[in-house]
Amino acid sequence: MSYPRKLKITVPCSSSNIGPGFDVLGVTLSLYLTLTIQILPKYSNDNKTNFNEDIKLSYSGEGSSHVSLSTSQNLITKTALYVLASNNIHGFPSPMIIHVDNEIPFGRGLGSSGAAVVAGVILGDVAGNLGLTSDRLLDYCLMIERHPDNVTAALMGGFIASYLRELDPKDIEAPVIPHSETLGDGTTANETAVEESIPIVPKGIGHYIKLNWAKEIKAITIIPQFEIATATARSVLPLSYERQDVVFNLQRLAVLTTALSQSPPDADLIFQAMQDKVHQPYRMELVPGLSEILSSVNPKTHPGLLGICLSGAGPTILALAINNFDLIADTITKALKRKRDTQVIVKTLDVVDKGAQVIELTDNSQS
Ligand SMILES: Nc1ncnc2c1ncn2[C@@H]1O[C@H](COP(=O)(O)OP(=O)(O)OP(=O)(O)O)[C@@H](O)[C@H]1O
Ligand SMILES: N[C@@H](CCO)C(=O)O
Repeated sequence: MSYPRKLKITVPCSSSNIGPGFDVLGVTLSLYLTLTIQILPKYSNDNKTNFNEDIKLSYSGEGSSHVSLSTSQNLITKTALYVLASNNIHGFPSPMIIHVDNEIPFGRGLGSSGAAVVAGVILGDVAGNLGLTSDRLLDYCLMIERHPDNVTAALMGGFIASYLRELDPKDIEAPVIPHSETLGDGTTANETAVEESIPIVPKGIGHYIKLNWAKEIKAITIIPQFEIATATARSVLPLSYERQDVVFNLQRLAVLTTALSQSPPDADLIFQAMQDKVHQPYRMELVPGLSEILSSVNPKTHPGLLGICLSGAGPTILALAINNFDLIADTITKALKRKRDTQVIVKTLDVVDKGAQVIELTDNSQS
C-alpha cells in the first residue's frame, strides 16, 4: 500500500421499522454521511506511541456544533478503534486527516448512529488494511448496534429485512464494546480501553435479505427539530406483548414486504399493512401529534399516499407516497405543530439501492 492515500466513505441514512417491522425492516434513503480520509505514511515501529494524537478529525453539517472530536469518544472513531483493537491493532496505525460531512440529523429516527457505526467499522477496516468482507463488517456493526435494521440497510443498501443470530450474553456484554445507544452525544461515554483484550467478534451474527421496492414510491420525511435518543424511545416499550398484538404485526409485516414491491402500488393494502401495535402506540407520548396523524391522514383524504409510520425510533414521520407530496407533508407538519411548538423540516427522499461505498481518490480527483 502506498501513502498518502485518500479515500471517501459514503453511508446513506435509513428509515427502520416501516410500521410493523420493528427491529426487522430498514430502507436506505438519499441523505448521506461522508468521510473524506487522508492516510499519511505509517508510523515506524519506534515512534508508535503517539498513535491517536495524529488523527485530525473535523466535521461539517448536521451535529457539527456539538459532536465530540475526541477519537476515543466520537462514535465513528471509537467504533474504528474497537475494530482495530479486535484485530490486535491498538490505535490508528497511521496518522490521518478525517473530515466528516454529515447530512443525517442526530436522534431523529433516520439512522444517524447506524450510519456512524457503519462508517466507523469501514474506517477501522481501511485504517488497519484488514480486508474484511461485507458480512464480517456487518458482524462488527451488530456488536455495536444490537438491532440490525438500520446498520444492515446502511451497509448493504436498499430495502432490507434482517435478523440476528442469538449470541451468548458474554459475547455482547464485554465492557470494551462501544454500544451506540449508551453513548448519548458522545461526551459522557467511557473512553474505549484499547489496551484491554477484546473478545473475538462471533462470525455470522447478521442475516438479511434484500427486498424489492417499487421505484415510484418516494419517502416523505417530516422531521421535527427535536431529538429523541433511541435508548429513550426503547425504554418506553413493554418487555412482553399480548399474543393478538404480535399476530397483528406478523400478519401485516408478511404482506407489507411484498406489497411495497408491486407496481402500481395498492394504497389500501399498504396503508393497512403499515399499522403497528408493537412500538408506535407506546411512543405516542414522545411524539405529540403522531396519534392524530395516524388516525386521520390516509389514502382517501390524501390520494397518492400509501402509508404513514414513525421513522425508526422517531420523532421523524415517514410517509410513503407516489404523488401529492407537498399536501401530505403540509398536513402532517401542521398536525405536529398544533401539538408542539417546534420547527419541522420536510425532505422528500428517494429510496437508494446502494449502501456504504468506499472510493479510493487519486490526487487529481475531486474531494
Ligand atoms: N455522524 C456522527 N458522528 C458521531 N456521532 C454520531 C453521528 N451520528 C450519530 N451519532 C451519535 O448517535 C446519536 C444518535 O443516535 P440515536 O440512535 O439516538 O438516533 P438515530 O440513530 O439518529 O435514530 P434512529 O436509530 O431511531 O434511526 C447522536 O446523539 C450521536 O451521539
Ligand atoms: N428498530 C429501532 C430503530 C431505532 O434505531 C427502534 O425502533 O428502536
